Amino acid sequence: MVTPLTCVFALRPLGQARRRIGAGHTFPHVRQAAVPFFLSPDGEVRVSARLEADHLFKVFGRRQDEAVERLRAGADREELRADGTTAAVIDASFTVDPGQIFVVMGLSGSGKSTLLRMLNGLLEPTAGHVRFDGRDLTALGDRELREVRARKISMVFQHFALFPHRSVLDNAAYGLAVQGVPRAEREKRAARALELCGLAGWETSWPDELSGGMQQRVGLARALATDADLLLMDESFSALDPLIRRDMQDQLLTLQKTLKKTIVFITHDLNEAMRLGDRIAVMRDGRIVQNGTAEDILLRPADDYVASFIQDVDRSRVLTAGAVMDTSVTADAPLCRCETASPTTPFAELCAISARVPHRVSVVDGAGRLVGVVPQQRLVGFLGDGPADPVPCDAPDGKVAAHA
Ligand SMILES: Nc1ncnc2c1ncn2[C@@H]1O[C@H](COP(=O)(O)OP(=O)(O)OP(=O)(O)O)[C@@H](O)[C@H]1O
Repeated sequence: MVTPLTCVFALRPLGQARRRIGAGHTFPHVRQAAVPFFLSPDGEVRVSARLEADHLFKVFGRRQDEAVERLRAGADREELRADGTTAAVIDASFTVDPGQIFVVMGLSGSGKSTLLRMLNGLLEPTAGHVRFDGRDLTALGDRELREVRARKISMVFQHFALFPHRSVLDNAAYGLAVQGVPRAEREKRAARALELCGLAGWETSWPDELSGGMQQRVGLARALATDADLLLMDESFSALDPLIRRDMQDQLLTLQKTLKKTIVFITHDLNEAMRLGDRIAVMRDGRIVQNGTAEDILLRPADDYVASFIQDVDRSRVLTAGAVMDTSVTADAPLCRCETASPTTPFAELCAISARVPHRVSVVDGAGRLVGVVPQQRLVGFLGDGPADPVPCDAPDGKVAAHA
């Protein structure tokens, strides 16, 4: 259980703050910090996650509290369905750090949209809590919740949701109009957001004059114009053609480098999840069955269900040197003066380096220390489905015995 603290700690070294307070102590009289801190159960002061889902359940139908108890005791969706109750989301917990893209991935009906609607308060959880910057959204009244939604949270939908009789500029400025921002300022901010999304010059056009990809850019610009910290994106690129979809993914990643929003992105496409997600939660039948990085999911799938998803993923697009390196070899400096890789070097570039150096590739961190090595055979191994380590051979020098 985490306890939100306040900005007072931001002014002190963390060690000092830790000595001055006990676990569970709060300071209700001090203004809430933009990035709150909390005391972990082991007494450490840590920066809080921007968004936290804490054991969320959403049940539709009859006797919902009883259904939650049964789900907590291990019942699954099918057992409840027999009683006319739908368990849309079951015991979902995760945190999203400031500036992270958190992807929720799952097949149709797995509970993604219901989860997203609980995150912005459109649906009340049957049990559990949603915290945003340490504030419990589930405890807010309607007015406060509307205020948080208008100022702090933006949604980007799959079907653009543009107003056909408003100009592109007015559409992009819509969220600001809801906030009551004066016309001149909202038009300035909307124009800037359109420019960020590559739509400068289209301000006076109508939505139906734009292609699908461009309409989705207007949706994105509308979300960015409000300056909301949290962006919730529900299958935002799913209606686009594959090439345009990829283009939008690139654009989002480029924008994110400078804007550093906190993003929850819903998709049923694992390749999209792997491209965008700093972390990915895989949902099945209402439950999160794995929450990890793209590399975790690819290299260490939690179960056969997740493993079946990753069969068609192009590993070379996801893996980095950090994921494939052998960490049993480390040192204060690279092993020689040959070209090196960093832990974030993409797999394809690592292969190119490996082709250029006459031995295994040294992987070096930002401080110039050797953090691992990648032998060539390991690279080849990671492209397949099985483990990448060599197995013993009864002819270790590799000679082929001639048969008479
Ligand atoms: N208002 C509702 N009343 C009853 N059942 C609902 C309601 N909303 C969703 N459900 C059910 O909850 C489950 C999860 O639905 P949800 O829409 O969250 O899944 P999803 O993963 O977003 O699916 P999709 O990708 O098709 O949108 C489904 O079985 C759905 O039928």
